[in-house]
Amino acid sequence: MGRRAKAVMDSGALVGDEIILGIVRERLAEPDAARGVLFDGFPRTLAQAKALDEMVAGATVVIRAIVHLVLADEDIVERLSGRRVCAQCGAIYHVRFQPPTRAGICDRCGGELLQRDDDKPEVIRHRLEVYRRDTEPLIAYYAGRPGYREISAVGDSEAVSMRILEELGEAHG
Ligand SMILES: Nc1ncnc2c1ncn2[C@@H]1O[C@H](COP(=O)(O)OP(=O)(O)O)[C@@H](O)[C@H]1O
Ligand SMILES: [Zn+2]
Repeated sequence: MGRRAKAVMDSGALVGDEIILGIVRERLAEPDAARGVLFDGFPRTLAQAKALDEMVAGATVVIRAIVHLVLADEDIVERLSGRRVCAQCGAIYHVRFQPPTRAGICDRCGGELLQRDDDKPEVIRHRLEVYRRDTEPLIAYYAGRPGYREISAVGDSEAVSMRILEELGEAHG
């Protein structure tokens, strides 16, 4: 990822649509994408969603499911602000929900645990504003479609994964 994109991400803003769409198009062109794909964090703007619809319209693929994970702002802030990432191996911890054995030290490799710049409180607030303005409109864009689902993101990652799998299994066997 370029230095400019990193600066944008650290500030809590979104990377430009053309950059994101370029990354997505490139990845979709790889052979393994033919087996199906799961996007996490894409699309995040109306322009991205419309571009995705155009890609789908020109290909023999369908959007099978659209998952809207719902969580209160206060829980989002708690999860993000407590997240710590190992500078050496990338392992992810949480100061409250998944603390390392020794504070600030990675259990796996002994590396130093750091906070992402965009997980600092003032940046989290900005990310939520950007979400309200640029991403929340996607709910109305997708809500009437087959496969659209709202799923509660309350609980630990295992509980949420189970909930998502159950929801998807129910509709697609
Ligand atoms: N679809 C997207 N459109 C624009 N920017 C994006 C998109 N996905 C990720 N980004 C950029 O990357 C940053 C980190 O993405 P995020 O999904 O929060 O990471 P993670 O999944 O690691 O928590 C975002 O704040 C944004 O700057
Ligand atoms: Zn580590």
